[in-house]
Amino acid sequence: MERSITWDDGAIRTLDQRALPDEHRTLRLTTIDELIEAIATLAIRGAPAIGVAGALGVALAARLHTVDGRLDETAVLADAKRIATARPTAVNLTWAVERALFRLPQGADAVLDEALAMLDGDERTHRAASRRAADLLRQQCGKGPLRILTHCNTGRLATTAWGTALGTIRELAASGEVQEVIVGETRPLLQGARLTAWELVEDGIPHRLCVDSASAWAIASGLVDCVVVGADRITTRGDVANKIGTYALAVAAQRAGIPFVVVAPESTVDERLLDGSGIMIEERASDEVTHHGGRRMAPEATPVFNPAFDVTPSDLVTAVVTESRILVPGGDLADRIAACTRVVPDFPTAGVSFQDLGPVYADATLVRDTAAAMHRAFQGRFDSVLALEARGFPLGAVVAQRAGTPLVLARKPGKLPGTVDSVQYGLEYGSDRLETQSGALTPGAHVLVVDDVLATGGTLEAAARLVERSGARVSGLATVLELTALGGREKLAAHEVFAARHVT
Ligand SMILES: CSC[C@@H](O)[C@@H](O)C(=O)COP(=O)(O)O
Repeated sequence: MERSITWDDGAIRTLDQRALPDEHRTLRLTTIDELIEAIATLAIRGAPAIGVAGALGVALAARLHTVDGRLDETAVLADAKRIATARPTAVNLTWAVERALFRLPQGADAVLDEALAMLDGDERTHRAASRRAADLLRQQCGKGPLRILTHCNTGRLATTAWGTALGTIRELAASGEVQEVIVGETRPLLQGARLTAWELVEDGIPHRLCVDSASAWAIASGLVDCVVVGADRITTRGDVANKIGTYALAVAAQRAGIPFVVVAPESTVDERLLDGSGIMIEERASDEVTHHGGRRMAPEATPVFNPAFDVTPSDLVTAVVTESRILVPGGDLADRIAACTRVVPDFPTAGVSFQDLGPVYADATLVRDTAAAMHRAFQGRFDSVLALEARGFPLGAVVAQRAGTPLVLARKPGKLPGTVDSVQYGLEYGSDRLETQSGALTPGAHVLVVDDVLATGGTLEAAARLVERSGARVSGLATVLELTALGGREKLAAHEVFAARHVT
């Protein structure tokens, strides 16, 4: 598919989205100021597209600031900061700029390679998300052809190629499963009317355009089977920032009992935010509202409220679909862990059913979500993480990274150099020890202990003693799995215990 953004021998070449549908104007951006102007005025727009453009912008800056083979990193960083803040709401822009900057120490060519890799991967990413979303819609809405309502522009213009919500519509249309697309015009800049309608015409997909205020009525009147939109930023619990008007569509969809599905790349998920209250909503100039076709429509003295985006809370979102997962807000983490746990009979000894968490650790998203749940359960109440050997290590590291706290490793005997603090604990046959390096746990610290499984509670109880022996306090004990029949929780009654899944 033809790309809306390319790298053209030292310049960023892009379709000027401000001129469509009347005029196919191409811009060749050769300076950072030109790029920032293009992003700020929506010549380049749509979260994934501004991300790719931002990365190419860092490559351009690196090139411009390389003289006689010497790269001026400070100047590139200053340009990168300006690019990243050209629009505040879509997290893809900062994500892409940071990803490109990561290669800066290797020189301008390395930064360009990274940006081009993002550009190359863009279509593949959106096609993968679209396939998943199309399957989900078939499952949710029954056999098509479907009547789909969408908002703003989420197509090849907004993503460099293919699209997210519009990519999903393309995917369904390719197999004759779209009866009609209803497109909200998307005031004030008319991305729906000018851009989505243009892409739908280009692809020959049946559609009708309506004013934004007719969308909810179309849903209420039974003209719509599902609402599918893109996103500019998605929080870890599934709150969704998208073009202003999206929230109202979600309310209408819930009232009508139809699915409200968000399609976006993983780069739109902001790992740092749990809920949408922390998302900065861009407010745009008042003349976008007061003027129409260059003519003033409102009195001079009338002030304006012109947010470019809104936030739809996760409880109105049926699913967020990315290239690698379907996030069902409020969906049960325990069920996902259960689906990834292999039960191995008679291991390690006859009569024991071993809960093998290997596939849980193999699923990066599940590790992240489990760590997030552990973090949430004790948020603001710990300042250190103690991870227990061996399967507590990877999870503890993710929890510590999320919370921004130090990580201390509790090891089996004989692994740590220097003096150690050590506790002994009983096993079914014999005993074992847990050790930390002396001083690794600071007296007075509030420690969250992380391990994989709570069975009899012996290991966690020992870990808690290790914490207390070093003068620190136990904030809580967190595990992936709790085998409730083994009564470990009773042994740990003095502590708060969190387990992401319980097995009886
Ligand atoms: C795949 S594009 C997703 C979003 O960026 C899109 O829905 C949107 O809200 C774009 O807003 P815009 O102001 O046109 O950049």
